[in-house]
This record gives sequence, structure tokens and C-alpha cells, in this order.
Amino acid sequence: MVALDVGADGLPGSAHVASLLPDNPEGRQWDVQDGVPINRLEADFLSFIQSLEDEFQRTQDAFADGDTRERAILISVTPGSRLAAEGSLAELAELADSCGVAAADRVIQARSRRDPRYVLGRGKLDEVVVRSLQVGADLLIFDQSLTPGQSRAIAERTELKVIDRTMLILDIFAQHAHSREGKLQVELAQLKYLRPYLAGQSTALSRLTGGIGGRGPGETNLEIDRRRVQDRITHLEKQLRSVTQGRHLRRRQRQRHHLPVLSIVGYTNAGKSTLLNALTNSQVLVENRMFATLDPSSRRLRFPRDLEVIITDTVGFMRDLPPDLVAAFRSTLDELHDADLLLHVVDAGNPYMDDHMEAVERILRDLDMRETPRLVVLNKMDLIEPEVAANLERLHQGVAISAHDRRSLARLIDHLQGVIWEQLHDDPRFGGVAALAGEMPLD
Ligand SMILES: Nc1nc2c(ncn2[C@@H]2O[C@H](COP(=O)(O)OP(=O)(O)OP(=O)(O)O)[C@@H](O)[C@H]2O)c(=O)[nH]1
Ligand SMILES: [Mg+2]
Repeated sequence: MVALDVGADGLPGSAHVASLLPDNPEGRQWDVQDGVPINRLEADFLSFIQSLEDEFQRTQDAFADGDTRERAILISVTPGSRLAAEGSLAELAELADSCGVAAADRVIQARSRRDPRYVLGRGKLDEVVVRSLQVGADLLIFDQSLTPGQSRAIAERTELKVIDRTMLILDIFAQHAHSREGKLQVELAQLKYLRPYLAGQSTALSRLTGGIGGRGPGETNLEIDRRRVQDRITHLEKQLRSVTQGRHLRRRQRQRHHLPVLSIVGYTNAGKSTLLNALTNSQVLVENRMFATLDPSSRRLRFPRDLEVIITDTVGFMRDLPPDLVAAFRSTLDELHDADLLLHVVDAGNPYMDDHMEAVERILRDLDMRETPRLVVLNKMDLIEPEVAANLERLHQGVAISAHDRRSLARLIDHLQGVIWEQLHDDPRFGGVAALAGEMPLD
């Protein structure tokens, strides 16, 4: 941009030139040259702009370093501490990664009140736009929930795609849903969450949901107009009910076996599926991604002392899960009520382990499962010092293991046999346990 002084005589004075800067170590976003005499002004603007654009491209490529994934800027606007915001953005980056999106940069703005229209302050939002050019990002992911009006306003001002944490989680679920029930559940949650957005024009909607949001099973349906959304929701709910009936049937059949049920619960990525596999020699999908497992699976587990139980693995938990999503997964989560014992698997190597445990406990409370006995399983002990593991065991009355290392499971199995015996040998439903476990010592 060039501004030109004009003298009283109408003749041009000096020029003031501002231009954007590519990514640079000083973190500068623009360059301003003030008071340039008009005769010294760069004459060939076209080639200047061309070389600036080339430089932007080059630094964007260098920034990406061969990573061809879509790039996003993660944003948190919070009245809380910077440290908490950083932790939360670290988790948001993991979520983005699980969704196939690279976090190119993180922006935290401490504000006691959000800007009602743009959430961020306007000056900050404009800086974010320049930053997106510098790092080659075309997506903004907000850690806080946005209203449809805010998403639209930000998308219009920045000409970038805009989503919030909830949409990101819904998108991961959409990508990871495999079973018919899982797909129905996710589409239902997506439609419910996006319903208020459908009031806008379709271009705003596609900027909000095109690209990353909308690759899932709900993909075509995001385009349908609002009038038909309610019909679609009703239809999905009906289908889901009939699928759920099949699940109830399987559940009753399982109950007829009169075997105790152990359910593995825990924060996403804690190693629940790895543990199920290790205990039962199974091949449930394990991935270093959040929400790798959406569909529950059950296996029989036979303990050395002839004690047999059913062990189940299910969808992971996370703090602030979208309520529509929890509601849609209600029937999956309801299966947890069958559990006689919950194995709460914790990633003991995660610095936010305490927050994770609290989030899991809160969800269990919401599911009305305060009373179900539980055992804390401190997983990934290979990542921490043995003394730390021993302390954690004492603190949580838990058992430290590494699901990667079968030898470390012997203590858990031993412990479980004891707990199950202790809790269930008097239970009339499991006449079989006492019989099967005839050799169990009573002490
Ligand atoms: N270092 C270490 N990594 C582990 C251990 N157990 C599991 N992992 C890794 O942790 C990641 C997540 O494991 P999963 O078993 O998929 O975790 P999950 O709890 O089922 O996760 P979701 O289904 O996504 O909720 C994978 O990369 C595993 O290889 C362990 O004992 N030590
Ligand atoms: Mg899993």
C-alpha cells in the first residue's frame, strides 16, 4: 500500500509505503517506509509484488517442511491463565493431528471478555490473517465454542475457514466411525450441532464446514437445507433405535452367560485398546490418535485360576465433550452400566494426567456410575521413573503397567482376580464364579 502526500499546490510530496513481510525470525508482520521522496519510489511495482509473492511461497514451503497436510492456526481467547491455555491448545493440536490437520501456529489472547462479534480483538484478528499468509494456513481452529454468528463474522473478515473444538471433535468421529451404528450416531450429532448454522447462505456454510468438517458420513447432508434437517434427524433417530435393539439383544445374550463384566474406560489415547489386546490376544485397532476406537468390543478373558469374565473396550473420554455427541453415543455408553468393575486406564506419562482422571470421573458421574467399583490402571509406566510409578500406585490405590509389555500385566491379572473374587463371590448372579474359581484362596 502506498500513501502519497499532496502539497497545497497539488503536487505530490513524499510517499509512505507499507508491505507485508514473509515469515521472519523477528516475528515482524509488515514493513513501513515513511517519507520516501517520490523520485526514489520503486518504479516497477508489478515485479516487486511478484517477488514478494514468490518469497511468501518459498517461506511457506520452508515452514511446511514437506508436510503436505492442511495447516491451521489454533486460537484460544481466555480469561484464565496462559499456562492453562497452552495446555488446552496442546490438546487441540493433538485433536487436529488426529483429524489430519497440522497446527502451524498457536495464538493465545488473554481477555476478560470476548469480543462479541469476533471473539478475538480486531487488531489481533488482523494479525492472525497476516500470520495465516506467512505460514500458509487456510483454517482457524478456536479452542472455545463459537456461535454461528461469530463463526460467520470471522470467516467473512478473514476469508479463512473457521471451526471450533466441537466441530473438530465431530469431524474426527466422522472420520473414525466404521460401524453402521457409529456412523448414524456421528451424523446425528453433526446435524444437531450444525442445525443453527444452516440458517446462513450456503457459501458461508461451506466455508465453515467444507474442507475438514464434512468429510464424514454427514458430508452430503450438510448441504441439505434447513427445512429437511429436522426430517433427517428424525429419520436417523428412528434408524438408530432399530440398530440399538440388535445391540440390546446381544447384550441380553451376554448376560445369560452370567459372567462378570469388566469395562475398560479412560481418557482417549490412554491405551485402552492396547490393554484389551494384550490381555486377550486380540487385534482391536490401536493408534496414536485420539478417538481411534468408537465402537465397543467385547472379549472373553480367562484368568489363570479358571475364572472367566467378559472384558469390554469402548470409546474414550475427553473433557468438554460436545453434549450432542454424548447424547448420540448414549446407547454405546449405556453399556457401561453392565460393568461389575471399571478398569480406569490412565496414561501415567501424560503431564495432564490429573485433569484427565478428573474428566473421566466427571463423565462417569454424569452417566450415573458413581457406585460402580473401579480400579485405576496406571498405563505407560515405561515412560516414567519406577519411583514415580510406585508413588502413583499408592496415591490412587492402582496398579502400574505397560500395556506394551506383557510381563508387566501379571500383577494386574493377579490383582484383578483378587478384586473380582472379593466383590463377586457373594453375588447370587454369579453362582458360576465361585464354582469356576474353586481354587481361589479366600484371603
Ligand atoms: N509408551 C507406551 N505407549 C503405549 C502403551 N500402551 C499404549 N500405548 C500407545 O498409546 C497409543 C494409544 O493406544 P490405544 O490403545 O489406541 O489407546 P486408546 O485408549 O484405545 O485410545 P482411543 O481408542 O483413541 O480412545 C498407541 O500409540 C499405543 O501404542 C504403553 O504401555 N507404553
Ligand atoms: Mg481405543
